[in-house]
Amino acid sequence: MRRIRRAKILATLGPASHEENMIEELAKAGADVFRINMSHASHELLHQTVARIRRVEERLKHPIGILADLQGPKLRVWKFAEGAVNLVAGQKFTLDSQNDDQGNAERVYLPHPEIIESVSVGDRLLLDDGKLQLKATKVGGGAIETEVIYGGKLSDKKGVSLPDTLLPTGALTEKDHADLLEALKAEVDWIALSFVQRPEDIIDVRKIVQGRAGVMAKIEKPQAIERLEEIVKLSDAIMVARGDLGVELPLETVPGLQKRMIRMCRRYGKPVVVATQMLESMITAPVPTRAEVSDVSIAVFEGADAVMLSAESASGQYPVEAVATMNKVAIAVEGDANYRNIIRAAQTEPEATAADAISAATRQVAETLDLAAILTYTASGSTGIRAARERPSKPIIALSPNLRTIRRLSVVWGIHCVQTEDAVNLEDMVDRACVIAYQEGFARPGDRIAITAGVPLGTPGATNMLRIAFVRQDGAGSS
Ligand SMILES: Nc1ncnc2c1ncn2[C@@H]1O[C@H](COP(=O)(O)OP(=O)(O)O)[C@@H](O)[C@H]1O
Ligand SMILES: C=C(OP(=O)(O)O)C(=O)O
Ligand SMILES: [K+]
Ligand SMILES: [Mg+2]
Repeated sequence: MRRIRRAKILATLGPASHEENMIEELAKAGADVFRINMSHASHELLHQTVARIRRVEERLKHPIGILADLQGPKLRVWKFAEGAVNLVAGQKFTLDSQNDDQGNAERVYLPHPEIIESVSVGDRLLLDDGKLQLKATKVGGGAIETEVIYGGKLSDKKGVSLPDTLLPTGALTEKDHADLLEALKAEVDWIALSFVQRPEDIIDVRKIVQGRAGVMAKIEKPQAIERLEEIVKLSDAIMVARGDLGVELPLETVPGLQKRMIRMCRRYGKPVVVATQMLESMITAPVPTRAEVSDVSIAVFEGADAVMLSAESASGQYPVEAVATMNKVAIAVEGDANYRNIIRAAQTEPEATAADAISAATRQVAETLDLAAILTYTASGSTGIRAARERPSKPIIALSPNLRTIRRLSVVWGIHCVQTEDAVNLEDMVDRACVIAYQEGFARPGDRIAITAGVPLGTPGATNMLRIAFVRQDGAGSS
């Protein structure tokens, strides 16, 4: 399966999509990575979903990334007897940490007794990414009584943000720790860490993960923005988590922050995902609004590695249509006459390492000589990411013997991954690259390709070679 799109698509799985046939439909429609939201998925569902995705991957013969998104210290209401209630402006509503009965239109269980005493009368409570707003009118006895300022539908386990309240929270909750170990056991490719506040949060998680998955920092707190550069450097990838970010900070600052994060990530060669409400209206409609199409387009024009669907694919009525829409929009932007200029203008100087310099040179050689593709041998994935950082107009094929590397790279802009054994010598390396470019439909006989590698092969991050090769009649190569 070959995609022409360069920006990647992440789709969250949930009740609307976690059956195997739907996972397959979503992958065929364009989903490159699936997100399992640990705020909602049990350990049993996690393992079941991972197994389903792996079977789909096997059938489609195309690597698929899996991201387990840890809940983090996010407050959520518990469940309602009817699954949801409708709150009306002016009514009273109580959040109660002592009574775990299912909720109704007067009250709901809030399973966070430790935070109740931090709330003061007058503090705002924002529910479901700020769609509903309550004001605390009385605090005590393990409960917060509120008045509804902006009402609406409130369903099971929706998030509660307290922008006026200073909360005593750590980075990894007990639940996160257990979920993290389980996700590593399930061999997911990426772990997303919610509500990162400090660089230490990433360091702590890395100690547990020990390279078994990539660590993606979700930027959704003002404290993380303050130390953004350190966090970017320590993480394997970043998510612009606009849902909570837009609750924690004034909404109108989010677009500027998105731009800043994308630029910084590109500079440091870290994949960056733009998330939340990208096609929100498609939860209930088969077509998006013009504003949503524009939002997805902006992220693609900005050079984001990936765009993400949340409720649209997890619990909406049109998951496949939502993925297909993102696919179409990204392809249209990438074909736009202005796209290359815009992407090129945001290019930053490569760092002063041989690997970065060779990646930059490879893009230039490939474009100047109109080569068919850039092939990079990559062990850890870092050479693949470097090639992508250059945002070349020519296809990038990453070759790795390591299935984990291949799956992890599915989140990275423009990378088509193929598993292959390490070449035994230079000639074999050239041949192998040409055969793969030919077989995967990227090059025809007579075409030329660029090959980069770290010689001797198998040394991570040591790219030191650029080669140009001819694809022969039989698909093999000659240099
Ligand atoms: N594994 C799951 N089980 C049940 N519901 C889920 C699951 N994953 C997602 N959902 C539903 O899809 C909605 C949107 O997904 P997502 O954006 O991941 O969650 P949230 O906005 O709650 O963080 C959730 O609010 C929830 O209703
Ligand atoms: C992606 C986000 O996190 P979650 O959906 O887990 O709240 C977000 O807040 O934008
Ligand atoms: K989450
Ligand atoms: Mg969030």
